[in-house]
Amino acid sequence: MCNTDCCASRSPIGKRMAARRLLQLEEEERRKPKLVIPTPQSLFYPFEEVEAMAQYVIEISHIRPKYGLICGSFLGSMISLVEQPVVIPFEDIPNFPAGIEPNGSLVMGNVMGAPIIALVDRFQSCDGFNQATCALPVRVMQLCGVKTIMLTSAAAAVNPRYGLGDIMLIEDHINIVGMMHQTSMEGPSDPRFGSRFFSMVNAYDKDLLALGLGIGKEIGINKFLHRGVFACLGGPVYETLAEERALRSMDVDAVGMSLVPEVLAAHHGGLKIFSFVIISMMANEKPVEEPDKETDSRTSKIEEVSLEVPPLRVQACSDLIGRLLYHMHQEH
Ligand SMILES: O=P(O)(O)O[C@@H]1C[C@H](O)[C@@H](CO)O1
Ligand SMILES: Nc1nc2[nH]cnc2c(=O)[nH]1
Repeated sequence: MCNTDCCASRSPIGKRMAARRLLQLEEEERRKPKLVIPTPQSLFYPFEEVEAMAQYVIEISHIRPKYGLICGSFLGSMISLVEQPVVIPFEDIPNFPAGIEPNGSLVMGNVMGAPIIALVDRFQSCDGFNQATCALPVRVMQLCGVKTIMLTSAAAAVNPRYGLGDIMLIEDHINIVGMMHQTSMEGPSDPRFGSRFFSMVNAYDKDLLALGLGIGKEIGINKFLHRGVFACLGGPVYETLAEERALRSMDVDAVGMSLVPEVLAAHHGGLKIFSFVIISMMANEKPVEEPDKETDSRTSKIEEVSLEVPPLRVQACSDLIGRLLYHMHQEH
């Protein structure tokens, strides 16, 4: 025995009514609240939100930056390169993560005529941020119109020929965090940011790398300026000695806990990338106190090391970035 819906659908009017009923049912289904279980991975920033952030910083500063700069630990003083800075606290930017550490600012201005947007306190996974948040400032830079980004960080040397305060221009990286599928590309793909699948070969711009090496010679820092491979770990723990040996066998020269999520977003967005790290410790430094106090001793070691990054090397980083910006801007 068939039901009324079935019989009714034999006549043309009945068929139309059945089709309408079907549409109604679909619409009701669509309107039902979906069960969403928020996880750290489900947090991402839609294009419109990032666009609103970019529009806000442009409106406030009256600057359309073409260059982006992210200053790593020990390198915050590079921000003083920015002339007539407009400082925009994170908390003023609509929907920007704020009220938590780092409670920093975006700084807009010019460096030798080059319009720039800069950041000192980056979001890092070792401070508990998800990868999309780590990459957010880069996305904002992209939508502000930035075409070239300079990313810097403190790192530990894996290459035994490196010393404290040495500077390593990054020519390639090993994204160890990414290998575990922790990626700043998480969430649905939005082609307005870039395509879903993209190559990371040649992410670090070869011409800018060559320019950086040339400037290094010019300013007399070539003895402690290297080019090498950077590996990104999730942190906040430092490497075991076995992990350090593994990194060395993978031809890693320096290791850190940041920068790569940002590089992914920058390359995804078609930005040219220049990047370097300053060596703030040796990755195979052994704990100096009793083994069960290893974490504490490593922490205090890093504080000791922070005093050992010689101010002249920090100044060299500033000179390098200043001249790089000058050359890049002259050429365009
Ligand atoms: O990106 P920065 O230089 O702030 O990163 C530093 C170095 C390590 O990645 C992390 C912990 O020391 O912060
Ligand atoms: N992974 C890692 N990152 C660092 N950043 C600064 N020092 C270190 C280190 O020893 N290990």
